[in-house]
Formats: sequence, C-alpha cells, structure tokens
Amino acid sequence: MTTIIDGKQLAKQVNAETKERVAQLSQRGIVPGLAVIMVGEDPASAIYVRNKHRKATQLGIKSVVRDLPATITQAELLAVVQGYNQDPSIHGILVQSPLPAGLDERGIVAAIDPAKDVDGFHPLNVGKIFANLPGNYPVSCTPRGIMTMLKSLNVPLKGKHAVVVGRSMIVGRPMGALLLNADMSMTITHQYSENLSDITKTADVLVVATGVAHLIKAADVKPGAIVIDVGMDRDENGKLTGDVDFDGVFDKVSAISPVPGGVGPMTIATLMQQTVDLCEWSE
Ligand SMILES: Nc1nc(=O)c2c([nH]1)NC[C@@H]1CN(c3ccc(C(=O)N[C@@H](CCC(=O)O)C(=O)O)cc3)C=[N+]21
Ligand SMILES: [Mg+2]
Repeated sequence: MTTIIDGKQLAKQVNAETKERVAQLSQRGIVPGLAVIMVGEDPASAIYVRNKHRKATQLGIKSVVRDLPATITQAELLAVVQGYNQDPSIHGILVQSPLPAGLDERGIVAAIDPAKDVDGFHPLNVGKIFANLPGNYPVSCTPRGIMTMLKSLNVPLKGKHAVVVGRSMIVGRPMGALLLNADMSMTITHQYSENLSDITKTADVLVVATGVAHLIKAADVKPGAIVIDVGMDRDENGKLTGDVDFDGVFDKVSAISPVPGGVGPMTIATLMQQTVDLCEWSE
C-alpha cells in the first residue's frame, strides 16, 4: 500500500487555515499585504505570478503585482524594493526568479527587508535556518511546504536518513537544513556526486530537486522510502512531469508525491501562509 501525498488536498487545508487567520486579522483592521515584483516577460513566470495573485486574493490577502520592463536598471529595481520595504501595508515582498540577464539577483534579494522576505531567500534568514536559531523568521516556501507534507504522514523522522538531490539556494540547501533541524541524518547530493544511486538507496526520506526528468528510478530507492518530487520537467510530449519515475518506483516506496499536484500547490499555499506569518510577526 503506497500513500500518494496529495499536495493539492493538503494545500486546500493550509489555505483554509490561512483564510481563517486572515479573517481574524481583519477583525482587528489588519490586512496582510503581498508585493510580487516581476521583471520582463517570461511566460512561465507570468503564469506563476498570476496564480499567486489569484490565490492571495481568494484568501483575503492584499496582492500587488508590479510588472517592470526587462530594461530596468539595478538601481531602479532596488528603489522599487525599498519602496515596499517602507510601505506599512506590505508584509511580504517577492521578486520573481529568474531575473533577466544583467540584473544582480543576489543584490536585489539582499535589499529586501529580512522581516518582509516572504521567500526566505535573504542571507540573514538563510543563515538563521542553517544555524537552527529559535524565533520567528521566514523559510524558503518549497522546503517548508515539504516539511508540512512530511508531517502530514505522521511518521517519525528523528534519526532517519534524509537524502536531498540538488543543492540550489531555493530548494536543496534549505531543505537539507530543515531535515537536519528535524533531527534526521542528512546528506545533500548534486550533479557531481559519485555513485548517486548508492546514496539515494539509503534514504528513508528522499527529496529530489534536479530538473532532470525521471532521474530517479526504482533501482535508486530504498524499499519503503518516502519520496518527494520537486521536479517541474516536461516529458517527450511536453507534459509536466517530475524528477522521479513515479510509475516505476510506486510499488517499492511507502509514500510519494506526484507531479503535478504535489510540491507545486504546497509551495503556493506556504507562500500565503508565510505572508500571514510575516504580518502577524510584525504586529
Ligand atoms: N521568487 C520566487 N519564488 C518562488 O516561489 C518561485 C519563483 N521565484 N520562481 C519560479 C518558481 C516556481 N514556483 C512554482 C510554484 C508553484 C507551482 C505549481 O503550482 N505547480 C503545479 C502545476 C502548474 C502547471 O500545471 O504548470 C503543480 O505542481 O501541481 C509551480 C512552480 C515558484 N517559484
Ligand atoms: Mg542542483
């Protein structure tokens, strides 16, 4: 019996809680505000940004989408960020990634007020999660959403081995930190890892975020493993698929998240949750 980790369903539950929290805040005259800054015309980014805007609006969060031309300078973009830093109606600021070539994304992210860093990408917040500091601070939404997915399974993580495939700033690295903070043994692997399959086969929890369609096959997983697929790949027919050969590993694992309908919806739900967190923490 394999559990399909239904990210869409879990996202609905998280969104319902977020909506309730927004309603509570509104009784005190407070409206959480999210500013999404989008530079250039990348069509995939435009769809993501529209989805975020729609979800925020559904939940009662004030959503501001700032569309800027790809010709904007670094200084002009910094000024836009600083404007939202100063704006008391905005609690979360997100700069849609990737930025067009010529703009320094790290410099822009570092300019976001860490208390409004709804993506959790600011170096101060990244440092806090790696140090496992107590207190309130934002965490990268995809890994945080994955922790919510793991908790929903109600299986003990402590002392088990987590393997993360991929070491990006957005997913792999913060994912590793959260799993370590959950008292798991933790290994981060990446494109240069030798004998990758030997490592993934020792994973009780395997999180795959590589962008390589169906990289992980049945021979690469431990029987009974929990597998989280962060991939957003296209198959030969242009259909959205993951980094894990879902059908191939299904019978061997105890739980697996599908693509679509797994990590993606949880990322958006966590973004909304974290916008409300930032609003509450600022009070
Ligand atoms: N500053 C910043 N923060 C981000 O969080 C961020 C970003 N930049 N740039 C792009 C990536 C990508 N991302 C996704 C979120 C949800 C789905 C999602 O909901 N996916 C659906 C399917 C969507 C479809 O059908 O195409 C699913 O997996 O079921 C996908 C991708 C957030 N990102
Ligand atoms: Mg990588």
